[in-house]
Amino acid sequence: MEAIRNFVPEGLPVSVQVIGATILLGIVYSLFTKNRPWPSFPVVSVRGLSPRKSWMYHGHEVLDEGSKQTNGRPFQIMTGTGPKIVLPNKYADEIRNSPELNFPKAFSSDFFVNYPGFEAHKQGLTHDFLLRDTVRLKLTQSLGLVTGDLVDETISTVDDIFGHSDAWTTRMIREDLLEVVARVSSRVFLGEALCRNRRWLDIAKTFTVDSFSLSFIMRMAPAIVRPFVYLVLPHSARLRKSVRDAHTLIVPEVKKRKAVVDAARAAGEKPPKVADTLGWMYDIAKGQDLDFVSGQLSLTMAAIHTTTESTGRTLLDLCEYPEVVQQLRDEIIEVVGREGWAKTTLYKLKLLDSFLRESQRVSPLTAMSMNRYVEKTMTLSDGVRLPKGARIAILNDFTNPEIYAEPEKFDAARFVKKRREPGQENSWQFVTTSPAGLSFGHGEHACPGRFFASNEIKIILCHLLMKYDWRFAPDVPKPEPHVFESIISVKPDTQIQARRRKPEVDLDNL
Ligand code: HEM
Repeated sequence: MEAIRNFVPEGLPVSVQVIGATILLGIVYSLFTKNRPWPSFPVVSVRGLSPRKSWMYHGHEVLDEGSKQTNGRPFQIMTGTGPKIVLPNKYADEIRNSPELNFPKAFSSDFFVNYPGFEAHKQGLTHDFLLRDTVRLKLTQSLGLVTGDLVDETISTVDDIFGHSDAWTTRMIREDLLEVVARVSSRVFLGEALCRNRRWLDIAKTFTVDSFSLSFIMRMAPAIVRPFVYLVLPHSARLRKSVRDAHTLIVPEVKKRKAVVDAARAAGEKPPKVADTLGWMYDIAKGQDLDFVSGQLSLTMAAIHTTTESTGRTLLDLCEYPEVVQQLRDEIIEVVGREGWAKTTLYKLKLLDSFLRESQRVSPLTAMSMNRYVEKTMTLSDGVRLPKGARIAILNDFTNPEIYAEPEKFDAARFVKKRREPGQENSWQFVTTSPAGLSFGHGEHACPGRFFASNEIKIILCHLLMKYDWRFAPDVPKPEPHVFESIISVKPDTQIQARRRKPEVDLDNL
């Protein structure tokens, strides 16, 4: 004790001594508890920075450097929550259905699932079947049933947000699309009343961002001071309020549905068919008393920002490659004009489908996919040993010239042409996953919501393309994406311009 006292400058107030000691303890604690890299996989860094800073600020460079240094062998990155083993794309098929690999646990250390506000993340970990099965077994099987609702909500939302002015107006496109996607998705998730409820829409838009930001800041703090950080950050209060308000809004809807189902069962009748995820979740739960509010918040996290990003990217590509716009409109005029919103209409919009896939290929949301947690040590076919407790991810292969001719070129019709090759009709659709196309992951945990997302994005884009002209705002620099780790997203302040036009097909009255 005396020895410690010798280090403390004389006259230092006790409060400063306490704060200093807490920080010091925190640093020592975090040094001892910090996840160390795994032996036998090289750790990659760039620009003389620490591996962790390299990954945070120059993620793509780290992945390029890692691939170059190891020449097709796995390597390691240091993320804010510890090491991750990066596997080259050639392993995608081999690991896609491995029982040793767990999907939700790959993210559990990124979030603080035992703190209030993170209930939806916790539920994803403990009852991941609820969301997956609701989407896979109910939503995807009912796409025909929900098309009418998607179209109806798109018509009114697009009108409300983008309006009728035939003069060029500047739009904050990310915020606008977030509102469109939140409302259109919520129509199918929660029904007509809640999808227009202002408070629900705000929760749907902010919950994901708040939980990611809060987790990120908490991760930066040494473990011992995290509870204080959690308490003082405004994000945590917002997150808890969102969960409380979501309960207030959603629980009465759940009760209404339960009452209808129970009454039908009591009368010995079949419960009426439902057409929203709240009703489907209740079916999937099969009587278990699950937290449906957390289920909806999880669904919102999985669906809204991912769909907004993809739609935003395609609008920016329409501004970047205006020659594609008329070709897409011609296809919509021909297919939707002739068939309306029939069951097969969206499938027949093949150029639009190819354009969406090309947009994802050229500007992928992330450079890696198939994040998994190794539950049990496993050895790959070439002898690479993945240790129990490791997190892994697979590199994308979007610029491989052996798969993609002139990979640096944006070719909207690339996948229309690929689908014309013998036996390839179904291999290159927007929703098809393969090692060459990992935007929706691959294998057992590939995104089950991709079929819904594809339909939703196509319907929204049909309306945006036919009813508006689009261009980059002439007086501001071309928008640059936001890059963090290996994630690329549309910046919140991205501006483009829209002008109402007269559509050749009246999409509102088909
Ligand atoms: C363009 C929009 C979307 C993109 C880019 C996307 C992407 C992804 C990716 C990359 C994964 C991980 C797959 C893997 O690691 O193998 C995933 C999983 C998931 N996605 Fe999506 N997603 C989108 C939209 C949606 C929508 C609209 C829903 C719900 C309606 C949804 C529900 C899910 C669920 C439940 C999982 C977890 C699957 C599991 O637990 O096995 N996603 N998504």
